[in-house]
Amino acid sequence: MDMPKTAATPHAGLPSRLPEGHPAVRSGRIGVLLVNLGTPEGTSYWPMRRYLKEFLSDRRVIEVPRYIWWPLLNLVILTTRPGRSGKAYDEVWNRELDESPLKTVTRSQAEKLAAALSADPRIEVDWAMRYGLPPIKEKLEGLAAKGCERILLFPLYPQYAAATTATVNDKAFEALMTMRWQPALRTVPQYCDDPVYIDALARSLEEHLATLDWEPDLVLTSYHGIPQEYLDKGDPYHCQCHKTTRLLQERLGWPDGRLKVTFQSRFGKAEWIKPYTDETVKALPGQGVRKIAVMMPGFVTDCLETLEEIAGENAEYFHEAGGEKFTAVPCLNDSEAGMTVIEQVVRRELMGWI
Ligand SMILES: C=CC1=C(C)c2cc3[nH]c(cc4nc(cc5[nH]c(cc1n2)c(C)c5CCC(=O)O)C(CCC(=O)O)=C4C)c(C)c3C=C
Ligand SMILES: [Fe+2]
Ligand SMILES: [Fe+2]
Repeated sequence: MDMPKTAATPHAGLPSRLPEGHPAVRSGRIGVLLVNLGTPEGTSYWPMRRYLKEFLSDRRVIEVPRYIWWPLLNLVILTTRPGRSGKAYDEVWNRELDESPLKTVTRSQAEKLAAALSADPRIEVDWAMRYGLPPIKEKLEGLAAKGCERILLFPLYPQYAAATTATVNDKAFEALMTMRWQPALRTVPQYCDDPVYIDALARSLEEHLATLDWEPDLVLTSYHGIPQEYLDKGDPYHCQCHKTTRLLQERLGWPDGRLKVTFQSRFGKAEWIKPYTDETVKALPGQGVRKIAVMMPGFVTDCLETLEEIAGENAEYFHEAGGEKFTAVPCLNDSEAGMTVIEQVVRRELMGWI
């Protein structure tokens, strides 16, 4: 490859048409960065504390004024919660790789996406976590160092919430603030009503139900909650969760009332969006609903909140209240259907770039 002999300084004497391979020619390389919530590095006190401290210090997650929150977090929550949450993580921990299931599956999603897009040599895929490791900044710098001038940032949340999607975007743009030569950054929006996503949910539910020798009286679609105050301030998350379930019901062709929206994983004493999953699960047997399935469409990846809280804790609540049959539907994870959703969303958002 012939390199020009001129260019002693970056823009001195460049010919008007640069030869292919010249460093100043656009590489045309494109990075895709999948970002999931995060995860502790271990289940013992200190790794749990480090993780929770980073997570719960995020102003997008906790909007309580700092002069109230700081002492509460540091003097109360971070002394008690690391132990309690560590025990819960212990129940779902991937012992083979010594990491949380969320990390294992997110990595696999990135690897499978890279394989699916490998026909285009311009595309580079990687993954990061909003809290804990690997950090977004390191991965953005890594993609830029590989020559990616354009990066698609994919916060792995089908429904937008300021506490999830926006905080991933904030962190990425914060990393760009330190770069002299920034890549162009495009962010993936919510895809709560994407037909490919709705179809994948419907198929995963139908396939899971087909493995049972019983039929549920009711299917709960349980989404992670947010404080009621955030909805009142205009967060669209609650509405988007309802939209996903409505479209899922239409796609399944089920009668009204066979799917129900609930919200799980409350944190703290304030009111969160209702109805609460745990209270619903405890009340259903008393209302004559003895067989239920729970699916969690808002979680792209199985994690503590789906495996321990729903498949573990809530199954127990249901049986204790007199329920007979309980099943938790696995998240889409890195299944074929799950990967089709991720790939389709990425291809659509890359339009104009590839
Ligand atoms: C899927 C969307 C999620 C929303 C919305 C969300 C809001 C939210 N979460 C907390 C507090 C905690 N969440 C925790 C775990 C956790 N949360 C999500 C997703 C959403 N959170 C996931 C995928 C996970 C699991 C991570 C894993 O490694 O498996 C935790 C940590 C665990 C614990 O100690 O209970 C906390 C704390 C708030 C306050 C909030 C809305 C403001
Ligand atoms: Fe959460
Ligand atoms: Fe939880």
